Amino acid sequence: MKTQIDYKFYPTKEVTIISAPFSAGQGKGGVEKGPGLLLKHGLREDLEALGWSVSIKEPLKGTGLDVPPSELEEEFDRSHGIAKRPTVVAQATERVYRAVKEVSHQKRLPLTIGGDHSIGVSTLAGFLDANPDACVLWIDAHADINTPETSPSGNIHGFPVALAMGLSREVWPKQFSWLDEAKNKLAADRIAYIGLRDLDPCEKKRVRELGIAAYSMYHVDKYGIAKVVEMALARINPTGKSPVHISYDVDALDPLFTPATGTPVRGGLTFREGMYIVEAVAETGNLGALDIVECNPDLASTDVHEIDTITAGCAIAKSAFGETLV
Ligand SMILES: NC(=[NH2+])NCCC[C@H](N)C(=O)O
Ligand SMILES: [Mn+2]
Ligand SMILES: [Mn+2]
Repeated sequence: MKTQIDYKFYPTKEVTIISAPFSAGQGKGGVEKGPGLLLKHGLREDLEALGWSVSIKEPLKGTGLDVPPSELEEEFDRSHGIAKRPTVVAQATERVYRAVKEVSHQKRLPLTIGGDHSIGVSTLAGFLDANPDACVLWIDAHADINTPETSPSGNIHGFPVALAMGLSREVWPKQFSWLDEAKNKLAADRIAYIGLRDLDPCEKKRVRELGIAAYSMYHVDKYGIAKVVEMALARINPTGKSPVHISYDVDALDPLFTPATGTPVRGGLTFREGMYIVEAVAETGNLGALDIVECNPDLASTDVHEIDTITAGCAIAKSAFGETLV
């Protein structure tokens, strides 16, 4: 058994935490407090204790974009279907994209902490810019592959995978034209989902038609989490040589473990299943990038719920950065 993880892409163990306190990709205030709380609960010190040198970037600082959605411009794009607050979401995601891109080119591991999952478009496009062969594990109850004409809610945190893949470009709100500059689109055979259990009908169709590797909770029950991770990595990283970007929505875990999140869905991953996924990727040495999103303390009904959710976020990071192997 291995006792030390060899991070192939980061031999000097340098990470930059990209703080993305942003919430207008959905309608519930509070998720913008996620980064501050993760840091308050010792995220940085946890990584340092694991031998990583840590720096922090705050691409939204001073922009006024780091406030609850109710304080941002209320705007609807109804040119094709619906997209809510496209101007501010496009501004924030572009800034986070530039930060992730810069960090990725510096060969430091980008750890992006949200904030809602709309910033997934930033992390995918930014990491792919420096790593064209990257592959993605999207850990989530949701597929986040809507576009305005398929979205039931208009919330852009349900769009990031579709945007990064360049799907239905003609229906995007015009504010997202910054994304045309991102040269590497995410290919359908380079992403796998784990933890799915709440897809909109059009999303199901899209995932099926594109042939995306999708492991729902049914597959986790049927095969066990270890086999699911193995199958997912075999699909997206057959040579085992590409960096793996994990985009982790904390609602993938069962609401018993991460109750303070905007779109909880029962029947999710256990705490250990959730940690196992990132541990297994870490053990391969292929961890490339990590996002931890959708912690919303304002939706906690007790202090314990808030602490459980935030410390679960910290635990995902620790597991990914090498804590578990003794
Ligand atoms: N990142 C998330 N929590 N996304 C939830 C999306 C829910 C739903 N599919 C929608 O598009 O509105
Ligand atoms: Mn989700
Ligand atoms: Mn999500």
